[in-house]
Amino acid sequence: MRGDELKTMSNFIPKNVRSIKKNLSVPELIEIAIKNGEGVLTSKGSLCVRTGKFTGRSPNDRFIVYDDISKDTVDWGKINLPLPEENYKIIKSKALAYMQNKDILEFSGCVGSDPDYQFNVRVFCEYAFSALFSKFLFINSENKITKNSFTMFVLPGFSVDPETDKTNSDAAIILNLKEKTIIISGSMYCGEIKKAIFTCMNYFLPEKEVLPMHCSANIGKNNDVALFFGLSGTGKTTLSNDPERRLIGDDEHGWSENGIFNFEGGCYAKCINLSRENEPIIYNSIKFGSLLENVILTKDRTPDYTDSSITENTRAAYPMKAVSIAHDKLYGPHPKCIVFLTADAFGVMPPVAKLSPQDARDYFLCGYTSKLAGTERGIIEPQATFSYCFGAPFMPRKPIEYASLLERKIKEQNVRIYLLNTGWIGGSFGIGKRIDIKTTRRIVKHIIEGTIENSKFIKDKYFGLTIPEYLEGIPAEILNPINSWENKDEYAKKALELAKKIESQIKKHKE
Ligand SMILES: Nc1ncnc2c1ncn2[C@@H]1O[C@H](COP(=O)(O)OP(=O)(O)O)[C@@H](O)[C@H]1O
Ligand SMILES: C=C(OP(=O)(O)O)C(=O)O
Repeated sequence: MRGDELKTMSNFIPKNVRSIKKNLSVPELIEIAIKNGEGVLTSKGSLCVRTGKFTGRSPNDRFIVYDDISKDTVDWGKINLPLPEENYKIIKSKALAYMQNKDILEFSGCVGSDPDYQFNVRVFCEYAFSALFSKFLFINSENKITKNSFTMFVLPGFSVDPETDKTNSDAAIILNLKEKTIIISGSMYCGEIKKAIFTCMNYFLPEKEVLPMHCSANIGKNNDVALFFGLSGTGKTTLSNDPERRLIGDDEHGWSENGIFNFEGGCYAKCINLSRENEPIIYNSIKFGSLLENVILTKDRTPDYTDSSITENTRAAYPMKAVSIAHDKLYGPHPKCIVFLTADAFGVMPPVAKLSPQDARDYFLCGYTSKLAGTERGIIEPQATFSYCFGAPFMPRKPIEYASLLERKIKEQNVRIYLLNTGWIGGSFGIGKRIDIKTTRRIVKHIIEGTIENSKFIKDKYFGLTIPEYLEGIPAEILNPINSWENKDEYAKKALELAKKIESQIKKHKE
């Protein structure tokens, strides 16, 4: 490393703190968390914490400090609020001052399992549970500090001042792309930690021709990789945890010329209504030493996953090694099939459709789906949204950049692509019902095994989608959604309205 780079990095080492304890073990971190009153131990030996008023991501409090290049490349929509460098500098000095005389827990590891596209991560935490989360979600291999290092300060107790700091509240999640530094102030929600680093990866990787993806990935016996793209709550974790396949990762991946690779080293699963019967793999992954967030415990400290009294967005964080079906590597070859998960709150989309590479690019650009309750603050019921790349809040570049990379890779690797509706059927939210997981899983099996290709396909009249006429084990009336609506005129009206919106979204991003 060059001397001047080292100098820049050393500016980021917090000074005058009382102590920095680095890379403590899981029991050590849990012991500190309990001693400091951050959480309690469950009957199974997991640490259970409450995160106060921040039980989900806070999109209005996310800021990006741009560098010279990002000024042109970043999509400055509402979701990427620009923060001038002057304000950032003041906030950073206040954050460093806040850490004075505190005992800080450091996690040092990396993100990205492909050594060619790996970044080091150093996380300085005020709370032991944030360090535990970082230990589970990032990769535990310590490398030298290089230019490719992100430094993050997780300081939930530090408040910014909306008036002088030009933030929207006393919480702020600030990503400085130039310094590769992240400051999390005000929020205890662990999801901010992983999604902040994800956003940085999504900024830096496309210039290396690597497509960053908000998707889960699993691999079959024949080394066939399947990817599931989707916004939070649409089924990435649920559907990739398939007992017949091995899990590579459940949320964030890259696609390079070498194949696909997980960014993370663990999972952050939703656990509302989690049961051993319905989701045994996720259920059994939560064991001694895992981290539970906002889960209610019974008197004997057993998790009650049915209780949403704090939030719908209850979570469990655990390392990949806790997952019985984990693949032995965090990477795999180029995918054979890709599934775009959409949770259609209007109930007009077919449960499954086949997409050409061009259709895939277009649907990726429009990202029609729903925000489901909990993950974002303020969302209490499904809300239809257009989230390009099925993860707009985390994709700082212009959407067309990601979409063109995807289209190119799909064509090069001859990948099969499908749109899968894990949302409502037979009517919109409130009238129809969410398609049941068993049916969705059966459709996924047809996709992965390729049996869907034996079906006769028809073009639907409203979206121009290519849908199968028959799939073994799936009730025929749900495959073409109009058949499951009682009021056909109402269906036609709603479907046409949505088709128009989709078209205009695609056009907007192509311009
Ligand atoms: N048909 C369905 N397909 C997938 N998930 C479903 C379906 N119906 C209900 N769900 C529920 O929706 C949630 C999906 O969450 P999850 O898999 O964690 O999403 P993600 O990983 O994309 O954030 C789970 O709680 C799951 O039980
Ligand atoms: C943690 C999040 O999402 P996911 O459910 O996709 O993990 C998030 O969006 O904050």
